[in-house]
Amino acid sequence: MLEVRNLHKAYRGGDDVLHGINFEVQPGEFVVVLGQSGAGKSTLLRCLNYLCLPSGGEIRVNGVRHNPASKSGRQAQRRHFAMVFQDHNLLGRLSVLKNVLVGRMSHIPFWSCLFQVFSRRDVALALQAIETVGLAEKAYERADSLSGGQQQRVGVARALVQRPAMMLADEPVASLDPQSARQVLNCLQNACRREKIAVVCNLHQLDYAMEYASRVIGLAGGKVVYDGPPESMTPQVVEAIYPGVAQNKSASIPETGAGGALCRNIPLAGAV
Ligand SMILES: Nc1ncnc2c1ncn2[C@@H]1O[C@H](COP(=O)(O)OP(=O)(O)OP(=O)(O)O)[C@@H](O)[C@H]1O
Repeated sequence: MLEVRNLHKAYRGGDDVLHGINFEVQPGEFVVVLGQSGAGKSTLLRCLNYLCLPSGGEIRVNGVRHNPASKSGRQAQRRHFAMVFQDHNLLGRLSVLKNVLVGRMSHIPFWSCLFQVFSRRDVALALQAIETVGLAEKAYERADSLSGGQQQRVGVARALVQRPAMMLADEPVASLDPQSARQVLNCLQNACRREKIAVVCNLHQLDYAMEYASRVIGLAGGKVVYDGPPESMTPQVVEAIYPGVAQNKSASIPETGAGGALCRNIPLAGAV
């Protein structure tokens, strides 16, 4: 469904921060992108929906390449994707329901958004999405009265009502406690399993990747150094994704990460 071929990205004439990335994503896959800070994870995600314009290569969705250089091409590309941000980007003084309805904006006329007039169908879709993320009883409360984890689940509901083929989540649980983080990741996993939405999710937590990903893409220095199932990650793979971690325990894998377990339990195999 999504094909990324020889993707390059350089910012404002600088050096490439993505060096010829290749991968495909199929419906219902939960792909976690791992990598150290600066590896290029956010840039990769933002290139997929043309929030960042690729410097080279091509991205096809269902076999179609939309032209990133044209406004209509970028709009067409973005219709396939919904984004979940680290900081949720909710309108705090509006209700949960209205925040989720914002996700319908690309499907309804401008005046409808301006005057906050939504069809019964859109409201029903939004309420359904709110229920899906377990927040039915909060639908009419102000978004800023919710906890961080609940707000992030509203962000997932807002993405769901867009009826996307793919969801892009950029460190969606970075600021959440483990219980809230799992609730958010469960919502994303349910979207994959029940609705066959493909999720591409940047994470810093190796243990969450092991728990939730159907596939891991490891980035280092803007290159793919691993692409495969989480259970096939070896100590060498972890070392390739997080250079220096094997020698230096204070490197950027979180303390709760699965690196230790990997080093103990998993047989050796090569990284790509
Ligand atoms: N708007 C920008 N202009 C110039 N350089 C940028 C810009 N955004 C990112 N970069 C550079 O691109 C490289 C990759 O950054 P990116 O944010 O994609 O990495 P990341 O893996 O997502 O990091 P983190 O985990 O810290 O968010 C870094 O060297 C960064 O400084």
